[in-house]
Amino acid sequence: MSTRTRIAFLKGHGTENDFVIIPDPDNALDLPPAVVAALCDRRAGIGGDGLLHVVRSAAHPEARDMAGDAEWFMDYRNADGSVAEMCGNGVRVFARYLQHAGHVTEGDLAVATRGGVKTVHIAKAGPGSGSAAGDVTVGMGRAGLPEGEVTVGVGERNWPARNVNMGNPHAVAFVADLAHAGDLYSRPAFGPATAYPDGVNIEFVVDRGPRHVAMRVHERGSGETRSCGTGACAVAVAAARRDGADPAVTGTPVTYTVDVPGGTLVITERPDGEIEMTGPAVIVAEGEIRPEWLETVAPAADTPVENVNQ
Ligand SMILES: N[C@@H](CCC[C@H](N)C(=O)O)C(=O)O
Repeated sequence: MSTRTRIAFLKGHGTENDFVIIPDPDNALDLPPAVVAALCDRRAGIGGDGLLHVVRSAAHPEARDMAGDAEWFMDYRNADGSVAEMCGNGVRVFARYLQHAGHVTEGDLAVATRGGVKTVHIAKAGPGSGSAAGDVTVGMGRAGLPEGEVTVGVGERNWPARNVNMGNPHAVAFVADLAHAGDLYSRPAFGPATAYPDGVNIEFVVDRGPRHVAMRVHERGSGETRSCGTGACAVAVAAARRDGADPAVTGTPVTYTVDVPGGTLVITERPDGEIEMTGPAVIVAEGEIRPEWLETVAPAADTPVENVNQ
């Protein structure tokens, strides 16, 4: 019989970028990469593009210095167990979880991430709210646009790409047809090899209309996903520059609608460079992880875990 107790989890998604959510306010759980990967496994685990470990900032060594600005830290992991700096859809779902658990109400809050403190607004839901019920807006910070030529390739095809940093690395390629990106479960080639020493998320983009694009993405550490919030921001900035629009020059905000396979995100870049992303965030289910199953993934002696309360 296992000595472990049960661990609470929830499942949520934002434009079908889906996450296992593990509430752990006191940072009492050990979540090594093998456990994260097992939880995110779609056949043998719960299934998800990533995992949102919900911890009080004061209780996490990577977030303690942000605790004065943001009570909660999004300790984000990719599906393969690797750590990432930021997850745009994840922040919206993280905020929705905090609301669901009664830690916050609709309105403004701050969330600590490895990419810094992000401001979040949970819109009032329901008729007459003036916005789609349940939408969440995140202040994503500014885009970095590193100099230098980058290319991405799938099979025989190669495209020039824009290097955009949204706290995490992106390569954005404009293509004639999203089908040309092929099977994005495996990572497309990129060059030069030195452009992304820590790996990269790669977006393929087509035009849909004025300031309206559609994208597919290969996410570092997760494969093809049905949406990527930081990716949609990178795409909006790359599209704006390609279209000759720079809010810092014109003094006018620029908004792009970005269709992803799992829905639509709206991205606005302001004259000061700050980027806002708006989209849905949904909690789908909640339950408990069976200790007997966890034991098969990571024996208790190696990775002691304790129960948590939401
Ligand atoms: N899906 C996320 C991005 C998650 C992190 C990414 N895979 C990385 O490794 O940088 C989003 O919505 O931004």
